[in-house]
Amino acid sequence: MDIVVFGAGSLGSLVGGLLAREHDVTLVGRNPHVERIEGDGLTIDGQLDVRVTPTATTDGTDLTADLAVVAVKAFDTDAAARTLATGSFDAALSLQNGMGNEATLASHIDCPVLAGTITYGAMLVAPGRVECTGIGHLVVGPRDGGTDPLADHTGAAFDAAGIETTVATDMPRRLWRKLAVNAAINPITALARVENGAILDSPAADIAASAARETARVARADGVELADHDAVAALESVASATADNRSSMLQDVENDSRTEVDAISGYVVDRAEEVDVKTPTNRTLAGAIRAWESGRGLR
Ligand SMILES: NC(=O)C1=CN([C@@H]2O[C@H](COP(=O)(O)OP(=O)(O)OC[C@H]3O[C@@H](n4cnc5c(N)ncnc54)[C@H](O)[C@@H]3O)[C@@H](O)[C@H]2O)C=CC1
Ligand SMILES: CC(C)(CO)C(=O)C(=O)O
Repeated sequence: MDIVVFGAGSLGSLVGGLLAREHDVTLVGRNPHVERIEGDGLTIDGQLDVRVTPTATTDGTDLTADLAVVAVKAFDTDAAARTLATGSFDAALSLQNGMGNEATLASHIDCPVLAGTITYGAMLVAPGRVECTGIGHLVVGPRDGGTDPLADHTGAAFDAAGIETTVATDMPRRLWRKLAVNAAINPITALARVENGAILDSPAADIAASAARETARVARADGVELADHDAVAALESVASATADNRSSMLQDVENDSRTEVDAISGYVVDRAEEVDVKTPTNRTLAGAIRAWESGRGLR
């Protein structure tokens, strides 16, 4: 299968590198990472040990492939979609966190857009080298739920490359449940500067549970069956399983980088307003992160 991975940063380089063991992969990223891959190939280390030589480019225009995998940060999705729209693909797949990415992609690209949630951990440690910080699982399916042969074919392609993959018919529920987890963990760990596990038995536990419950209420108003207790159970399960992880939002704050707050807490607040649900906890967390970003000139 010909695959373009658009956004060859941490996650895109890990997934693209693993896919390159089995498929013809083109990574779209930025220099010096792209230059090093073109010169010396891509190394994956940490919990995996892989060396591959995928094609890499900084120019994502006019590309043609069976599948476009999108792995840019949520705030770059619109620009990425506009670039991908100059090319031709049988399907696109978002591996991103946050909500709204698939709709943004579908508004620009005229091929089916699949949704994905992935629990691998990746960190770009040097040009040409990405560390796998955790081996996880990929779930892929039609973004509105149901079945689609494209999802089956995509899942088989990832499985063939050694990426354990489940093809699901309930992606809307999975995306909302992942959003509840991110809305609960990411902003609190970023503001408190703590690992994921620290919020379980801390004064922030109630705040995290409240953010998760608010997200579940918005999901139900959006027509997705996600009970409050399911969202809280998912939060507790992930925070426990990734207790020693520094969330992506904490890493962004520590790196003085823009966060994905608009696609996480901000999305909950904005969607809640459309369906007349109150989300004081998510509103407060979104405001605090945005205040930090503004103070750093990041928005
Ligand atoms: N890093 C991880 O372990 C995981 C990340 N995710 C999600 O995956 C997404 C990506 O996250 P990361 O890989 O950590 O971010 P990242 O910032 O390391 O990678 C994104 C890359 O896309 C590149 N990019 C953006 N626009 C581009 C363009 N127009 N042309 C070429 N390159 C472009 C950026 O330069 C950057 O290198 C986020 O939504 C994140 O929440 C999800 C699970 C795990
Ligand atoms: C699930 C969690 C919180 C794991 O760290 C994550 O997806 C992130 O850090 O963005």
